[in-house]
Amino acid sequence: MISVRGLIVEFGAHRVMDGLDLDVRRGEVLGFVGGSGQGKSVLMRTILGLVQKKAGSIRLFGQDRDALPPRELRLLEQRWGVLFQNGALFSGLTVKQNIQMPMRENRDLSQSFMDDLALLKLKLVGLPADAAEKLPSELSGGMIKRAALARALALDPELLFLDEPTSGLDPIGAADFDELIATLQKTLGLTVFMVTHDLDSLYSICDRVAALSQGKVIGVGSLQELLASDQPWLRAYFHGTRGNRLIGTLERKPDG
Ligand SMILES: Nc1ncnc2c1ncn2[C@@H]1O[C@H](COP(=O)(O)OP(=O)(O)OP(=O)(O)O)[C@@H](O)[C@H]1O
Repeated sequence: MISVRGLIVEFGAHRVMDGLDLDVRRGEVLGFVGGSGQGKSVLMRTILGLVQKKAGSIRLFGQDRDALPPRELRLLEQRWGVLFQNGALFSGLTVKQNIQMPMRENRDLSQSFMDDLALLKLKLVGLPADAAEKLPSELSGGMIKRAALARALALDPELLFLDEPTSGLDPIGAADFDELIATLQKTLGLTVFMVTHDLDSLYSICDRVAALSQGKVIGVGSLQELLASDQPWLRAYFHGTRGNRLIGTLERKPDG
């Protein structure tokens, strides 16, 4: 679904991506980890075309995004949905209007059909129908994430980008959100690229994990494989107190 080769991204003299390679396979949930400021969000934004790259190639759905004319690129962009870190809802629009924004921009649908669709998307993410008429400022943090997810699903995407979906949620809210993503991924057959710091999310919903350090992917595989790696950065990242607790949990699982 995504294939990145030799990616270089710089901001002035600061090289953030330094020859990065990464593949995301159809139907998987790929967790993307890395230290703070290493460039996880930059990679996501570069894949989405929001940040310019200096060199390298990015293929999406088998197509080189540099080779696509603008019209085809626009069609391609409708095949993915994005949940930004803080939700990025339009503060002056209701939840319903936020969800309908991508439909309005990319489809020619009647208002009543879009109203039905918005309610369906709300239900899909576990929000009550009366959330439709609320402004983002009237929602809790967890509800904002769900509303933003409903908007990301507005055009029935095949690919979902999530930037730290559980950040700012309490542990129960985070676990519920993980479960929601896992359910949606299975029922809708989604491929998910998820930037996260949340070890619980990596453990509970990711099929594979890729780790970023110094502008490159330094490890990719199942969580168990990364936990067993001798690579110094991976050891430091996963074998802190919280990581060791996670390893304890994995070791207690009969199928390991
Ligand atoms: N528009 C920009 N202009 C200049 N520098 C930028 C820009 N966007 C990001 N950076 C820099 O790129 C680096 C990577 O930032 P990024 O937000 O991708 O990190 P991250 O790994 O997602 O961090 P965190 O886990 O803290 O969210 C940082 O040093 C940041 O300051």
